[in-house]
This record gives sequence, structure tokens and C-alpha cells, in this order.
Amino acid sequence: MADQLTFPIIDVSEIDNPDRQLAIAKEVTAACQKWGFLLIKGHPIPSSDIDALFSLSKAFFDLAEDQKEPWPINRQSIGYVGSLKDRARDDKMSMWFGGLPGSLDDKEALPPFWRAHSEKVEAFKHQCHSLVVKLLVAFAIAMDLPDRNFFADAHGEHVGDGNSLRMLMYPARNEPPDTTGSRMQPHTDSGSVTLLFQQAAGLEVLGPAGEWVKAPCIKDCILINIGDALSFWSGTQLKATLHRVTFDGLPFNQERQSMAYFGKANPDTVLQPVLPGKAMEKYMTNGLEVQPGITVGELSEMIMTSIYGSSVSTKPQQVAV
Ligand SMILES: O=C(O)CCC(=O)C(=O)O
Ligand SMILES: [Fe+2]
Repeated sequence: MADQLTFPIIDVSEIDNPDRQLAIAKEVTAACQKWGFLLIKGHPIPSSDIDALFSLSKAFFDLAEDQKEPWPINRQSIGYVGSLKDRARDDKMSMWFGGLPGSLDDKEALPPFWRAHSEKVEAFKHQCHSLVVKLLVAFAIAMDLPDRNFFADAHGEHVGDGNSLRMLMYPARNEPPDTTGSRMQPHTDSGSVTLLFQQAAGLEVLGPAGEWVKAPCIKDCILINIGDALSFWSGTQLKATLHRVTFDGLPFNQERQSMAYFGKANPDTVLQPVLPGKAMEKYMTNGLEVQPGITVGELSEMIMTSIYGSSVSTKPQQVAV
């Protein structure tokens, strides 16, 4: 058994084996209770698919800005956000692939580079969704909920606004950018489960002892973390943990690529916390208190409004920190 301050790394290769399922579900859930983060190995997404997308992502981000900037992130969370161009002026670039399956057929929304690759991206999102569902089943099993599909059933892939894949590039520079900014501001994710694919270390996670801890980057492992909606819904049994990328953890002259898949519950899902037996403390996110009975759609609207203000028309659906 790992000691309390060792970053959890869990082998999930036998998660579908009925003899091993409960034990693995408990390990994964315990890590999400303590850390809100873990690395999984033995997952079902082929490394060749991950590598292929990382290569495409690198080729895209290396293009001149005029091949990317004319396709800014839209209401469906499809499009590009350039470096130093987001609210926090972070030195990172993002390419978002949001929306329901099939939404990437709208080629106009995509920078031309991606138009020949949209099926590959859709297929990857589908694999990510299946893995998120497996994890959601594991949480319900470990929490001994009467229905093991309790969380999973609220995550229909073809319902609501869809789920987002975000490709990220933290560029290497010859000199530090002339801002006091960061690489990525500390934040929690807003949805249910995030799968994070990393090509290099650099992400820091607020560990259980209240100290920033460097998340390990291990070949063929996926980093998993819990978002606010599922944390609240689980009665805070599962933690939504702050994470960030800084210039100390990732110096200006080092490049880093990552990809985050944000698994969200369907917007009409009512978040009535599954209470672990004791009264739940106030749940705060982005300085806002979340009240039981809120829907996933209302929660994400509330978070987006606190971040972007009240002009709904220009806000993407996903928190674009
Ligand atoms: O690049 C990373 O490792 C972090 C990405 C992240 O936290 C996010 O996109 O929400
Ligand atoms: Fe995040």
C-alpha cells in the first residue's frame, strides 16, 4: 500500500474482471478521495492512437498563427486560443474539439489543418468517453450505490452539449515572455472526470498535505482527475483538486504538450449529493456556493458567468482557463 504522500499509480488492466473489479474500483476511488488525481496504467486506449494525435497536435501548433487564429473557439467549444490570448494571459496554446459526436463535420469551424483529421479526433474522443464511463461505474461500485450505472447513465455521449477534447502546447521560448503570467492558472475542472495525456512533466497538483506536488509523467499512463460537478454530486467523497502549470515547474525554454478530455454529465442532470453519512459542508467553486438540486447545465452556466461575465453569446461551453 502506497504511503499517504505518494502520488497514486493504479493498474486498471483487470477492471472488467469480475474477481478484481471491486478491489480496483476501491483503489481508484480511494485515490480520488485523497488526491482527486491519479495515474492509471493498463488502460484500453492504444498508445499508437495517443502518439498519432500528439504528432498531429505538434504539427498544428507549429503552424504560423494565420493558419490558426482565424478559427477562434466558438459556442460549441471548437476552435483555437493562442498563447497569451486567454483571460489569464497564459503562455500556452489550445485547440478545442467540443460538441456532440459528428460536430467536427462542420468543417468551417475547424482550422484547415484539422479538416482531414476530424474522424481521427472523433474516434479518439469516443475511446476517451468509454474510459470515463468505466471509471464512473467503478466509483458507483466502490461507493456501494444500488445501481452501478448511477453516474454512468447520466453521461450519454450523444446528449446535451457533448464532451471536449483540448490539445495544449506550452511553447519553448528563447526568452521569458514579457508578462508576469503563468503557464496555466490554478483551477479545478468543472465537469465529472478529466483524462489528461501528457508528453512531459510540468503539471502541479495541490496534494493532500496542502503542498504543490509535481504530477508524474509516465509513458503509457493517463492522469485522471475529478471535476466540480462530480465532486459535489458524490457528496465530496471524490475531490476536485486545484492544479496548475507554472514557469518554475515548466521553464520558458521547455516545450510541453498535453491533451485533456473533459467528460461531463448531461446538462439536465440534477446534482443531489450522494451523502456519505454526514452532513456535507458548503461546496464552493470559483468563489460561488453550489446548492443541492442544481443541474449540471446550471452549474456550468454559473461558473462560466463568474469567469466571463454575463454576455452569454461569446462564452464557450467549457471553462477555457
Ligand atoms: O496541461 C496540463 O497538464 C493541464 C491541462 C488542464 O488542467 C486543463 O486543460 O484543464
Ligand atoms: Fe484542468
